[in-house]
Amino acid sequence: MEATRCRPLVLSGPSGCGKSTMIKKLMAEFPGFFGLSVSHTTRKPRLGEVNGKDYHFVTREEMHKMIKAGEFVEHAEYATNIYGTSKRAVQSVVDKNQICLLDIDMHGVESLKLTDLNPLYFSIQAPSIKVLEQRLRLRKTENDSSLLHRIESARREIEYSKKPGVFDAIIVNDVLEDAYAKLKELIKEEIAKVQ
Ligand SMILES: Nc1ncnc2c1ncn2[C@@H]1O[C@H](COP(=O)(O)OP(=O)(O)OP(=O)(O)O)[C@@H](O)[C@H]1O
Repeated sequence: MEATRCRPLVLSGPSGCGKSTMIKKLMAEFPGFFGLSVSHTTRKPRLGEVNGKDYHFVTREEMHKMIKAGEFVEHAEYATNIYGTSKRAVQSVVDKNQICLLDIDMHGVESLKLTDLNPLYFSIQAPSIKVLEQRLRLRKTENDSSLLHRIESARREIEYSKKPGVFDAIIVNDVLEDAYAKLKELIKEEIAKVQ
């Protein structure tokens, strides 16, 4: 009999709440258990990048066609290039019997809910907007305008997370080790499926 497939794992929440930090911790503690979907992009490959491994490199025409056909969970344009996470790319991680990790915003969550990928949805949150802002400042990746933009969308993400039934759990990332322990507890059934 075929083993039960692992449900993908969505970590959503404002920029700076700690999604990437949690993802890195999971991948380091459980090598091979988790997988990231390979994104599509219209950007040209950099030296050493492999098509289908680093990205699915496609033309703008192909990308637009896929967007129109509703093939993406989310897509966005950065610096003249379009990037997208396709439903098929998520499914192919599931098919390898890995837990597919998805770091997506509220629009991505809404569109995933229309698929049959059946993920677990967790909202990661900082203890307060003030703390979130401090963390983003300390990370030194933002200028004043991008910081403001992130804080504004953080407020929208926090409001969204209060909508009943959207998330399976809300994890407040105050002390990192505690938040990480809570996350592991919540996904232990999925981890057991890989083992
Ligand atoms: N519990 C914590 N306590 C203190 N600092 C933290 C904690 N969790 C994460 N950080 C730090 O906060 C910053 C933001 O975390 P991270 O980059 O993981 O956020 P993110 O949600 O992935 O953001 P983005 O959506 O912008 O990529 C990082 O510098 C990280 O090291």
